[in-house]
Amino acid sequence: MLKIEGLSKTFNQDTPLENRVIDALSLKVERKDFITLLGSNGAGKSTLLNLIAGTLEEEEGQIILDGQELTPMKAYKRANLIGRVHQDPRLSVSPNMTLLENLSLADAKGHSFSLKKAIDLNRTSYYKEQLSTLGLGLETKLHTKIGLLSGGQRQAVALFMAVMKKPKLLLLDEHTAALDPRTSEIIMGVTEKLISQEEITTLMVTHNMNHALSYGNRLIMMHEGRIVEDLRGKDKAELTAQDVIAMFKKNAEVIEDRMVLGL
Ligand SMILES: Nc1ncnc2c1ncn2[C@@H]1O[C@H](COP(=O)(O)OP(=O)(O)OP(=O)(O)O)[C@@H](O)[C@H]1O
Repeated sequence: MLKIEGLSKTFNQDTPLENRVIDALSLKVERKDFITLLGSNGAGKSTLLNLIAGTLEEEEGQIILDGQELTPMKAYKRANLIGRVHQDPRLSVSPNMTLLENLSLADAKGHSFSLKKAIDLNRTSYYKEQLSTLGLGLETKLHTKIGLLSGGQRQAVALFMAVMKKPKLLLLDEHTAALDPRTSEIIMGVTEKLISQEEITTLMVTHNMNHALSYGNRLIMMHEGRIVEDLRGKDKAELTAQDVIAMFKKNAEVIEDRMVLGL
């Protein structure tokens, strides 16, 4: 469903700061996969998501979504196929607009519109009904500016907006990292509910070991721009925190060995 082949990205090419962040990476994602993506700081996780979303341009490789080559497609066009939620809610929602205005804009995505025209009163009762299923009281906040909602409510709105148009692919980039532990759990519950309800193929970057282990059907670990572990099904279900720590250690040791050997 998503096929990535030989994807590479180097920042600051041909300068002393040259950094090959994605290194000939290949990945095949199956329909309805819910992949948790782990990796140490700087492993290239966000860069991979940026390349898929088209906010960064690859230097080599192909990204094919449902048979469609994404690489020549601009980010705003890919946004019709790909939903995205960031750690910072300001990147996913407009804080100075009301919840209803934000939802109407997300609903009108891909069409030319005026905001006034986009607010469809018939949709308002649908939004209320859908929002009430999230259990965060958002159905009573339709006329509240998003900036006045709690961090958890904002992320729930961002998620709701990201899946509203049933994207082929959902990219979650540490979307619970800025939330307190309790709210983070609530948002993960909402995430799972929306993903399974809409059957959306998902790639979720996280530093939260529990989330990486308990959610999804597949766990991928990235290191230095490559995929170094890819576990699914039973292998993923049986994975423990100790196993994941051992994977991190193994990769760190490879770097240490290389440094010692000057490779
Ligand atoms: N626009 C950019 N220009 C130059 N370097 C960049 C840019 N974006 C990212 N990098 C560098 O690329 C490397 C990988 O960054 P990336 O954000 O993809 O890592 P990550 O795995 O998401 O890390 P983290 O877990 O810390 O968020 C880092 O060394 C980062 O400094």
